[in-house]
Amino acid sequence: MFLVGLTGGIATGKSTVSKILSEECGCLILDADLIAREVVLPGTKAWKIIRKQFGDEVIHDNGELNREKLGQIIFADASKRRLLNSITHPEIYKSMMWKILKAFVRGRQFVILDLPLLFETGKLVPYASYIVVVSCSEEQQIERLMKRNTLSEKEADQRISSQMSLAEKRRQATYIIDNNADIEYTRQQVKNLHQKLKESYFHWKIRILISLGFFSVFGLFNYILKLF
Ligand SMILES: CC(C)(COP(=O)(O)OP(=O)(O)OC[C@H]1O[C@@H](n2cnc3c(N)ncnc32)[C@H](O)[C@@H]1O)[C@@H](O)C(=O)NCCC(=O)NCCS
Ligand SMILES: Nc1ncnc2c1ncn2[C@@H]1O[C@H](COP(=O)(O)OP(=O)(O)OP(=O)(O)O)[C@@H](O)[C@H]1O
Repeated sequence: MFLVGLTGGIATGKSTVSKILSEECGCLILDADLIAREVVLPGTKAWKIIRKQFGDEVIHDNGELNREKLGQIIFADASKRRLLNSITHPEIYKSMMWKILKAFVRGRQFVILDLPLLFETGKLVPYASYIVVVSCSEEQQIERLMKRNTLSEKEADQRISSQMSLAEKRRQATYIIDNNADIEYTRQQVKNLHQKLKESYFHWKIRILISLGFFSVFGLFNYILKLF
């Protein structure tokens, strides 16, 4: 399958970009943040372990996870973050692999994986044919994060520092989207990206067909040799 990794830093604009790719370009997006919510629904395996390890203070009265509280805990303490990652990540990746398989069975060969921690976990990097990094300046990132999550500057800083630097992510990207300006400027870049993805997908398909052709001819040749 032609897998595209869509990543970036916290609040740099991945969801904004994936919304345009999905609604305006018709791409199939698998959103890791959404999956991360599904795997911790009340009663699930991850929910039970989180409750046991972090206590009832991270569970609301209705049984749902208190995401705000859990966020405060894990972004202030790297060992707690590793603990949460060790509980949730295997479930997230399992679910993502099933969704990729389901998309393949339904005939989709071109899927975009919206994965904030693509580089940090590293698991799917070898399978991504194309990696898109959504980027903005650190000032914009802090400002947008503080506003969206009503955080202090220190809290926003902690969350940004919990991830690989944006500069390093940009270095490993196939394509960078500059999300510093208005949404219209970002939209133009996303449309350009979509065009490039279609071209790369086409070239990828040709390479696959040539490889398949080569191995078929090679197999046939071997078979004929064995006959003599
Ligand atoms: C800590 C939680 C409860 C906070 O929930 P909240 O609704 O406030 O944030 P949300 O889930 O929408 O995440 C927002 C962003 O935070 C960043 N982020 C989330 N988890 C992590 C993490 N473990 N390490 C670094 N950054 C993270 C990502 O950039 C993500 O896009 C939640 O993020 C969580 O369960 N995280 C662990 C699972 C995970 O790693 N998710 C990221 C997708 S793989
Ligand atoms: N070009 C832009 N101009 C102004 N605001 C923007 C722009 N792009 C995104 N935002 C705003 O910045 C915030 C973060 O954007 P978004 O949610 O798309 O980022 P994200 O990378 O998906 O975040 P996270 O990884 O933390 O979930 C949102 O409130 C969004 O509305």
